[in-house]
Amino acid sequence: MSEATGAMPAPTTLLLETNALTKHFTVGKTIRPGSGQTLRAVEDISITVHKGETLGLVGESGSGKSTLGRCLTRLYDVTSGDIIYEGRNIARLGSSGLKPVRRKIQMIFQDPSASLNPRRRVRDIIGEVLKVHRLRPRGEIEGRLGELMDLVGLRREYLDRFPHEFSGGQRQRIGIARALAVEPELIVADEPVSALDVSVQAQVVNLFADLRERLGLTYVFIAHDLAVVRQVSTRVAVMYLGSIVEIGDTDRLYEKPAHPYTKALISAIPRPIAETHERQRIILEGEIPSPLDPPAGCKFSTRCPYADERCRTERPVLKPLADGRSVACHYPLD
Ligand SMILES: Nc1ncnc2c1ncn2[C@@H]1O[C@H](COP(=O)(O)OP(=O)(O)OP(=O)(O)O)[C@@H](O)[C@H]1O
Repeated sequence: MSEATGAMPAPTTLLLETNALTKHFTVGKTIRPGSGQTLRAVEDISITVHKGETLGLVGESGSGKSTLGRCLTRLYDVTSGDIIYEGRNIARLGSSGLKPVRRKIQMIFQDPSASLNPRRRVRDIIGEVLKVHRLRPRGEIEGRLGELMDLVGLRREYLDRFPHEFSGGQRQRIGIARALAVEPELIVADEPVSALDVSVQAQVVNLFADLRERLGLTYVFIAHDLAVVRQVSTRVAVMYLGSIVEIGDTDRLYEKPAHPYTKALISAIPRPIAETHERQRIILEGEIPSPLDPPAGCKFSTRCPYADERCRTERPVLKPLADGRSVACHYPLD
């Protein structure tokens, strides 16, 4: 059992749910109306996120993880479908309706530097958030800034430093402190440790786990590194070409993947030599097809070693297995 998930009871209170969530981009020639092509970045996604859990989102580059994350936080407008947050559909809210939601759902990015103004001290970067949202009376702002630095494991005197005076890991901690400043309930973290050295990655992953327990946070944690996702997630959703192909309890999914794509991803995780002999590997051949022209049946059928005629013509939907996982495959693995 993973270190980060071991002590947590199974979360059961629904926080967020999507129904047939879809996001298309129009690309190509858009000057003439109707001349662009439809890129199906996220298609027909129905998932649940429960209070206190970390839902890991994995998949190869281009599978739609970031687009899904940006739809959940409503940084993107959605093409169709629903996002139910605490019982309310936020999928089509305009900017004024979204204001309170934006505070409750925060996003953390791979590169915090892009959003940290290099000419401002940390005190001003985070203090501005507190002032804009009027979260604390003026007299309490200094104390709150100190609390936030304590929470993310940075010394209070660093409040007077500029972003360039920090290491990559410290900058990510500042990004986390700024997200925490608005007291969010849900954090969508998009590749938050991918740009960091491995040793620093472990520290920031532990910080995420620690904050979840201390503040009762819920995460959607996007990463391409399956080992990191296993360490941090209570459940995992596997994406392929804009669709969820498998979702379920982390340990079960890693130990007994039901979708051939999940199995291929897991069998590619580097392991000690002694273990690799015991594992039956699926080597993925070929590139992910274009989301401009996805395969007609199962989207994975062009790369799946088990695909037959049915897979090439009939798209499988996510169906629950007896052990609580769901898989979109006509022939789930035993
Ligand atoms: N703003 C956009 N306009 C047009 N196409 C986009 C846009 N953003 C993403 N896409 C396309 O949508 C698909 C999904 O991209 P997305 O970035 O969500 O995948 P990802 O799994 O997060 O990949 P990565 O790990 O490389 O970020 C890709 O084909 C991508 O080229």
